[in-house]
Amino acid sequence: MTPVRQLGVADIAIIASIAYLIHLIIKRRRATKSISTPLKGPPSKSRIFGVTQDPQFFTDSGALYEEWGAKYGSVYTIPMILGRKKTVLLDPKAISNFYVKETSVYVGTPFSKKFIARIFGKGLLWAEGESHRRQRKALTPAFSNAALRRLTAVFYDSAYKLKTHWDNQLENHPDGDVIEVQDWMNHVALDSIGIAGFSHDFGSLDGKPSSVVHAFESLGTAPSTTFGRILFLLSFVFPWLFYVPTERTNKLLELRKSMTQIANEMLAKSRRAGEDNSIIGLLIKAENSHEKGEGELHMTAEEVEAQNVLLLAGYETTSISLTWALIELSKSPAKQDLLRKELLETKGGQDAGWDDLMTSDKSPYLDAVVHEVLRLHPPLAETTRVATEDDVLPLSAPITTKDGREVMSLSIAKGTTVSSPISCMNRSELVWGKRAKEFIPERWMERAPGTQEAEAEVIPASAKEIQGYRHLLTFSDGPRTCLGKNFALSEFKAVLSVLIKNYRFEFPEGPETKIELARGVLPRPKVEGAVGPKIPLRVRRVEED
Ligand code: HEM
Repeated sequence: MTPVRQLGVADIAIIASIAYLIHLIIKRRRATKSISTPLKGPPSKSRIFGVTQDPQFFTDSGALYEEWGAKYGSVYTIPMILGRKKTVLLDPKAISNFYVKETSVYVGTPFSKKFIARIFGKGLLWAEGESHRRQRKALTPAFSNAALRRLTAVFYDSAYKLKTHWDNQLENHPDGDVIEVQDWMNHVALDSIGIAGFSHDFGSLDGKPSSVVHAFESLGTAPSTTFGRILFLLSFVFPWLFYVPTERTNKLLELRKSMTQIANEMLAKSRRAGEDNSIIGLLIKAENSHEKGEGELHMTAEEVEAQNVLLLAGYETTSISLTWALIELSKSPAKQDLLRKELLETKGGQDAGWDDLMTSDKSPYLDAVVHEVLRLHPPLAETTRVATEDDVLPLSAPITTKDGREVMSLSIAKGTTVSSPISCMNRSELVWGKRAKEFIPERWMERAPGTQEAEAEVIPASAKEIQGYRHLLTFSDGPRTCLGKNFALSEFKAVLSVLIKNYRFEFPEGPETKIELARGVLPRPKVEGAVGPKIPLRVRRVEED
């Protein structure tokens, strides 16, 4: 017999986990069997991993969810790791009711809670219920229109800093030069959130090395071992396995260390300087509100420090979206030209102010391109939650249960994992029509670009059933809907318009260049086969034409 001594701590942890799991499964099955609506769904591919072993599950789950939807209906169940199940909602009414009940009935999974608490701390993204409501209320003024209007200049400053660097590089290259654009979008997004949110200039556009960027980037290139992958999957069931050191968790901890260090420095500076209106200023105000008798908004020092998660929220998502915009526009040169024409003709090519950026009237094609990118490439692919109590979700259309009954509502037992598959709903042909997978900004416009004629591609009635900002789930919905949506939209539009007015973008190997997803904190695009999340584009100055 192999002596126990030869097993590593991690092996013992896994064995113990499996035994504990069997106990839990039996307990859960007994508790929940009778309450949940029995649902159809794909068979398990593996007793241990369920459907999660399919590599597509972690790269393009949206397409898989859509395929299963076509086979099993608008609500189904999928087998996950170690016999766990997940209920997937493709029904618009069920989805909007699910989001409305976020932070009360539906809360973060034990895995995501552990992950967020360990990497970022117990801030807004971690909180539920009353604590979430209180933290969100304290932060909301930082995202008001009045506050954001002042920030437009920050976004333009970042975009023009980038322009100075690119102009220098391109000075002796009339035919343009190849530039790795994803890195630059990271720099723009990081410096912008640093200044706008925390009154801190990371200086990454000026080449200042940042431990935060380094930590984020190294996550995107970390080769994960089989052991690491298995542990990662198991930690969905046994969140405490997240504490077993692997290459990836070590890198995540490095990220936490750098973020905490920077956030603490910023906080200390801000506490010394007194009140300011940036996010960090409001946090400090909330921290001190007890003393002023405004206890309702009070945040503990731990909560204040945990809001460094805003760095992640404001940095990763926006830089990924800007990168996707450059990819889509390089794949469709005619659409890139249309956008440039509109931007150069609007107000004589002047940069738009906040009010013009926030409407679709002034630059309808810019607005359309931005929303089409957000539709096709939502940085967060799904919302997964656990029901804290038995619940009933109404459905837009009846479904046939596993036992052949037709039902108009869905019973969810306490403890059930439920998912709203954002990328699937945003790209589903059933929802968005036959050309759902194509990049067609025109679908967002009433008139065909540059004409008075009605646009042929329109948003179908099936998409209009989706509640949420512009029928997209990209910013989620309900009490947890993205607090930084308008921050993100104005930054996205301001930066993209400066780039497109000044440069032409194309893939060195042509518009058919294949793009795949690299694993980072969030999935990032990369040229197929490239090491790390790299998007090298040929960039040419517009004035060279
Ligand atoms: C294209 C850019 C962005 C997208 C697609 C996006 C998307 C999302 C999504 C889907 C959520 C819900 C997450 C969840 O429930 O687990 C969220 C939450 C959040 N986002 Fe964004 N986001 C973007 C940019 C930003 C920016 C720039 C900021 C801040 C400067 C920000 C701040 C937040 C915050 C604070 C939350 C937490 C809200 C809560 O829990 O109540 N986001 N975002």
